[in-house]
Amino acid sequence: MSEIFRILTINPGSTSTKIAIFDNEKPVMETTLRHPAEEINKYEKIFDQYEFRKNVILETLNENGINLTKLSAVVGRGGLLKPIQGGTYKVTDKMLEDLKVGVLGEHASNLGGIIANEIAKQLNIPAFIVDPVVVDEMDDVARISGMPEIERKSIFHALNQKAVARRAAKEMGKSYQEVNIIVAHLGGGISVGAHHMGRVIDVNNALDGEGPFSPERTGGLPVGDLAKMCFSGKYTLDDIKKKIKGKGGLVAYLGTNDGREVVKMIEEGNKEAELVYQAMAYQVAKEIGSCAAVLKGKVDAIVLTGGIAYDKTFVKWIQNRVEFIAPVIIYPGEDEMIALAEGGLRVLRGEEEAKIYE
Ligand SMILES: Nc1ncnc2c1ncn2[C@@H]1O[C@H](COP(=O)(O)OP(=O)(O)OP(=O)(O)O)[C@@H](O)[C@H]1O
Ligand SMILES: CCCC(=O)O
Repeated sequence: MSEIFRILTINPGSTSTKIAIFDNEKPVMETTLRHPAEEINKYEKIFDQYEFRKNVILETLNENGINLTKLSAVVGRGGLLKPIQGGTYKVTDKMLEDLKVGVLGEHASNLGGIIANEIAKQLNIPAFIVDPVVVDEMDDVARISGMPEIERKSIFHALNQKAVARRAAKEMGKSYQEVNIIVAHLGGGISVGAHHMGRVIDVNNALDGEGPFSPERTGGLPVGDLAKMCFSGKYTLDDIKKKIKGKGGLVAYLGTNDGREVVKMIEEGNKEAELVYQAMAYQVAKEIGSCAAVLKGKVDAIVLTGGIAYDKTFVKWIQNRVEFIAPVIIYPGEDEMIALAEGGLRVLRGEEEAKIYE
């Protein structure tokens, strides 16, 4: 019988931390720990939440009768590190330093590797991160922005995008390295990636004003008007950054970041809500079209995933515009917890060597 590895996976998000225990690929426990805004807002920086989140995780594992000494590894969602190739990375001192200072910015997932390391260290077992948001496999041609001072960056839902692309390839009877797939992750942020034979060769920076607008982000904007706003004297840099990320998109137009609320508004006859929600689907479809051009029209499938993919109407609006390109596959929600476990397992089983962050 093959060896059973028990893995703890940790996925910190802006308002929650998801944790799960897997025996090989089999989930044994999975839970979402919600963090009320009053608790989270007490902390100035993401790293300041470290003790609080770690303690909640340990208490929950204890309450669920999980014996930590039986763990083989701890795998966390990795954060805003310097750009790296996709894969499983060993948590090292260099990585911890960059996660702590937020070398590329503040993101809840910066805590994934830090907490995984702390728990693993006590147990003398390895800690890993898998496909962090900074996975960068872009072709050089995609890096050119049009302004030499600004280079395009690859920041996206790499963990879920790669997991669902692998799943779609498998369902087509092929390996991820054999297919071209466009993935649109429709969450609080939206990223649309062109996956070319196992590499994401172009994708919108979902954190910083590229691509479609999303429930709480603006996506790409007309830059001339934005520049005028920045210098109007009415806003600080911080105000503008919040307008782009956090207070943009659906929040700015409709006062909510909850797709289900928007659906309710539309059902109640709110025409503005309908127009804005349709515009979000329209922009996603347009971005998918761009990715089809990146892939020279050779597209095996288009995958729609993330929380908003639960909304059949929204999905239909996109599908109507893009199904001429390739078959559309819908995987609502995300595969992040199993993707973390699988990343750890590939290394523990010796199928892949853990990469080292430089
Ligand atoms: N049935 C539904 N209909 C419409 N919207 C939905 C539905 N279910 C979830 N959503 C929306 O999906 C969004 C959240 O998606 P998801 O959980 O993938 O995002 P997240 O994890 O918070 O952020 P991100 O994916 O950017 O990391 C929210 O706007 C939520 O309201
Ligand atoms: C862009 C990566 C994940 C997020 O939406 O915060």
